[in-house]
Amino acid sequence: MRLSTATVSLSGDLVGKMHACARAGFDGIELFEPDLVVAPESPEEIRALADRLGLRLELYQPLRDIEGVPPAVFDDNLRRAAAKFTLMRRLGIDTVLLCSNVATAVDPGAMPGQLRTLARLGADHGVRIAYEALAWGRYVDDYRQAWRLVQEVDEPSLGLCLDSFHILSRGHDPAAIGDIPGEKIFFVQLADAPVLSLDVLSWSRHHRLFPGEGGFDLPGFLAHVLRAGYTGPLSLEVFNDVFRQTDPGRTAAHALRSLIDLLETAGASARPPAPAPGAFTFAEIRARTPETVEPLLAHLGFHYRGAHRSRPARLWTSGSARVVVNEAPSPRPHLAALGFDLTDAPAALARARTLHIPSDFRRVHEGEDALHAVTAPDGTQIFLCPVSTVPPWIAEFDHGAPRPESSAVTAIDHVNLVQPWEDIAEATLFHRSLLGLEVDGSAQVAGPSGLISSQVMTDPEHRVRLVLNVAPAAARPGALAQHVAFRTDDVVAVAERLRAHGVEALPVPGNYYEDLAARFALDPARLDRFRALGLMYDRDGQGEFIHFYTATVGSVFFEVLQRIGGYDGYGAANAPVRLAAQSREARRG
Ligand SMILES: O=C(O)c1ccc(O)c(O)c1
Ligand SMILES: [Mg+2]
Repeated sequence: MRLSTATVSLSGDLVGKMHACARAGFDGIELFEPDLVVAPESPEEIRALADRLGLRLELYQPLRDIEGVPPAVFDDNLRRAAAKFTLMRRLGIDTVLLCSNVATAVDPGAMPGQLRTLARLGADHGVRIAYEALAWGRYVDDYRQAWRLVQEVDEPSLGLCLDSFHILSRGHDPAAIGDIPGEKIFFVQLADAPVLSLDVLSWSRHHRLFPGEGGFDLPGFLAHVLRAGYTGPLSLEVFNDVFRQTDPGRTAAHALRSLIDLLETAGASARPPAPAPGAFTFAEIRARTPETVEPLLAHLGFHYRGAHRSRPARLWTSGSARVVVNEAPSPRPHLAALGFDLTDAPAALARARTLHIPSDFRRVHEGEDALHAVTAPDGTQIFLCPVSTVPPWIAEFDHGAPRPESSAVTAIDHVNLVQPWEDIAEATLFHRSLLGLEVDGSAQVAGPSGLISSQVMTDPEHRVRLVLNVAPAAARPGALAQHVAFRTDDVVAVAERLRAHGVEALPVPGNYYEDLAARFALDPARLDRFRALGLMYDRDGQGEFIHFYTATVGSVFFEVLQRIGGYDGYGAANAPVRLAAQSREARRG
């Protein structure tokens, strides 16, 4: 199918948007009228550019507030429409989108006749009219009403535009789409959106997302469209405040990836199987000064396993938790890479390829494990590792250092990545489409520099958990740190070990423990222990959670946690305490 996007989905000027769409690989675009009106290029120049870029100008949009009006108003509307039809001919566009009247309609009884007159005028100009029921239309706000009108008018030049947002935001059942003859569906627009309780107009104009990034069932919607026999373009129409101000080249690539993923999810194009992540293989920290990170790992009970034979990297392990410390010319120590154990790593690589996610270049020496990696939107490298109890690459580090018998830290429980505010939708799509991780809850956490929205992405068995935290726009770059959370069966022992090495956990204020005592009837001796070691606590119907944080080194820190019983959360209630403490520590320098 032809893949398209509305120019309103991107930032910049029209020529820049067209270049971005062509470069990303779109087949065509919907030309959003305001983009043309403000452009210095003539319609002929836009047409010539589209030709040169191999982009089809699929649709001109929108024509508004035409039907259901008093006769004198309608005469003027026809004049307006005729001017646009003439313009469309100059642009070489044969389909126009007509929004259902939201403002000037007073007489629904006049609609069929006026739509028929408009359709005939369109036919005289070689223009097809795609009638779209806006969710806030005055009389027509449901695609089924629009379809009844189109049937009643019964003109070859009048058909429907179906926009997933207007249908799904109102909770209208899309099933009846399947019964509309495909050739009467002139255009299909796709947009997802987060589930919000907001008036539908504001929701539509500011919060739309690309398919797969919100709460709507786009694959289900598309299935009905395909069942109808529609063969026209699939076009993204995403009004979103963030994408209106971010790099159009990057947004266009992100947008196309969402369409490819949607087609694959809906079964409309072939897709390699899900790679099914089962664990974090490793986390890699890059630091110019490894000596700032490594003692902390040692104090947490990690074992040094050796230096890599060809890279300036050193391996530390504890249980199944592996941390690679890479001496790289990075100004601040940071979490640079994550490995995922995948039951089908080649499938993940094939999936990356179909999603236009390039594989990173890595120099591999003779005899070394050639792992493939891709780069996530936030810059974190994601290694696609074939699952194995002892990955072959471990031997590249191991110089016979004694294998530890037991370790307090048993595994990487989760990894928390700070996302630039403009990247979260792209990151959600990336981790879902490539690794099959799904959003599993989100929360707003109050920090000193603003609210942080925090979103968990995990596999169905919750073996791999990524927490994506969106940095407030006001936060200084690097003010928020990433972290690796290690799981243990005895968090008190790990905290005591750290203390025995003269290292303090992140300080937790006394007020926190008073509040904890008020919230939970905790044994006073246990509470004292928590207070003495800087441990934080949470509990729900399933079990308990005890954890602490280390100091931040560069832009990375560690958490050590113990899950007791079936507790499956992350101690979200404690996050504001951590953020406030980290902010105090950062100020202290
Ligand atoms: O919000 C609007 O006005 C508007 C315009 C054109 C569309 O296709 C649409 O879905 C909404
Ligand atoms: Mg629309």
